[in-house]
Amino acid sequence: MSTEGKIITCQAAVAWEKGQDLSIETIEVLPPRAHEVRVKVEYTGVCHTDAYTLSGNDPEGEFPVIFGHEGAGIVESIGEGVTNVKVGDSVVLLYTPECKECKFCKSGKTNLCGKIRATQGKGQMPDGTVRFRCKGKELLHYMGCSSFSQYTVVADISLVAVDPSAPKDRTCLLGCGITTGYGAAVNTAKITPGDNIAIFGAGCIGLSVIQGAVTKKAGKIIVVDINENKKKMSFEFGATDFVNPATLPEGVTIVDKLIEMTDGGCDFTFDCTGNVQVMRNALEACHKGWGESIIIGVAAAGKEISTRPFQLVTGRVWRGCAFGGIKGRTQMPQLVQDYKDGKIKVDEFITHRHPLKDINKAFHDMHAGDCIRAVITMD
Ligand SMILES: NC(=O)C1=CN([C@@H]2O[C@H](COP(=O)(O)OP(=O)(O)OC[C@H]3O[C@@H](n4cnc5c(N)ncnc54)[C@H](OP(=O)(O)O)[C@@H]3O)[C@@H](O)[C@H]2O)C=CC1
Ligand SMILES: N[C@@H](CCC(=O)N[C@@H](CSC=O)C(=O)NCC(=O)O)C(=O)O
Ligand SMILES: [Zn+2]
Ligand SMILES: [Zn+2]
Repeated sequence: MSTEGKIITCQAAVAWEKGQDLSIETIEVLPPRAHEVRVKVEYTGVCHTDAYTLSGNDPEGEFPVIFGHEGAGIVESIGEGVTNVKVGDSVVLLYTPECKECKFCKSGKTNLCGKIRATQGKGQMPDGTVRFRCKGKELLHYMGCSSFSQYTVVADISLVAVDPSAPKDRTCLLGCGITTGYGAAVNTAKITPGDNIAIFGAGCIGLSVIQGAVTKKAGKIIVVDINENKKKMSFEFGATDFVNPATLPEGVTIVDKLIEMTDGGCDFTFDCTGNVQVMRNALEACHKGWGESIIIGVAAAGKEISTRPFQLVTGRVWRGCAFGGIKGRTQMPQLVQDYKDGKIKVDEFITHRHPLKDINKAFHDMHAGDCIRAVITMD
């Protein structure tokens, strides 16, 4: 029987309060309104940004809310005026939407789309309302996706149809982590052959930067991580060197070490930790005159970056990117094809799997130091 136009009752992981485990609840998902799409979520990844907002460190974090933004599934129904997807399409959710018509989208300078950013940041649909209800309360949306629900409603600019033959338990990870790091290397930094790079933090994001760097035939690909468990995987992804700053001789800083290893500094460095002191080191390890440091990590509310302005006067560049600078609706289908063609690794990132009822284990895995990505099966 068709569910189109009806309220769907399903299971979701609800975050009632900051710092608390998620709670598996029976929720109601309202039908999509104009320019909205209701999606049956089949798989979702769990990203560190979900944990960051759950922790209460996100200035935009509001509760109760349904987290999750690495989702893949099937279109269940569409609202009036939706033309970019149809019922039954296989889709990847996009926390960085692409309307193709706002100032940002038309600038040719950024992947950030301005069309629904204000309501997305408040956990609302573009009309300022929500589509989730539980125990008589309204639940907020998250990053325009809320993939920790078996059904979700998103704006039509917040999803993209992809090849249905691509396994959704893998394509979900292209919805954030893998695309973010890979895009930062190939799209934001635009690494060229022989460039020496350093990647701080070898989680899903850092390992994805390695992938991009290998694709672009970088020279030295140096991973800096305080977790020795990340060494083996870093080399498997193509790193040429691994440095644990905690094991450097007394008096030798990580900046000294990287400058020595690269004959004056790196062409590009990437912060994939969200730690502001690491961000400073990443900038200062760049080559004088041209080295660029890309901030990818998300820092907690109240944290600020600093360095001597002289670092920039002498030619180092500090920049950052969201979702690897990738325009989701335009570029995601090709990334899925690249995965299918074996040009982008995805399977190798999946270290843990859980059913929805055990989603809190994925958050605990994340803090145990041996998890790259946990994938949640939603049914
Ligand atoms: N800009 C964007 O679009 C996006 C940003 N992010 C952000 O990117 C960051 C990384 O995400 P993810 O890869 O999933 O995170 P992970 O926690 O999996 O990876 C971070 C890695 O950095 C290591 N690390 C922690 N502190 C240091 C340090 N001082 N020096 C060197 N290494 C360190 C961690 O070690 P250990 O295992 O011991 O903790 C871990 O191996 C997060 O802040 C996340 O919110 C994520 C997606 C998109
Ligand atoms: N809400 C936070 C900022 C969180 C943040 O920086 N999000 C990234 C994506 S992280 C994905 O896992 C992002 O896309 N930022 C761009 C944006 O427009 O949100 C805060 O207020 O600090
Ligand atoms: Zn993410
Ligand atoms: Zn736009």
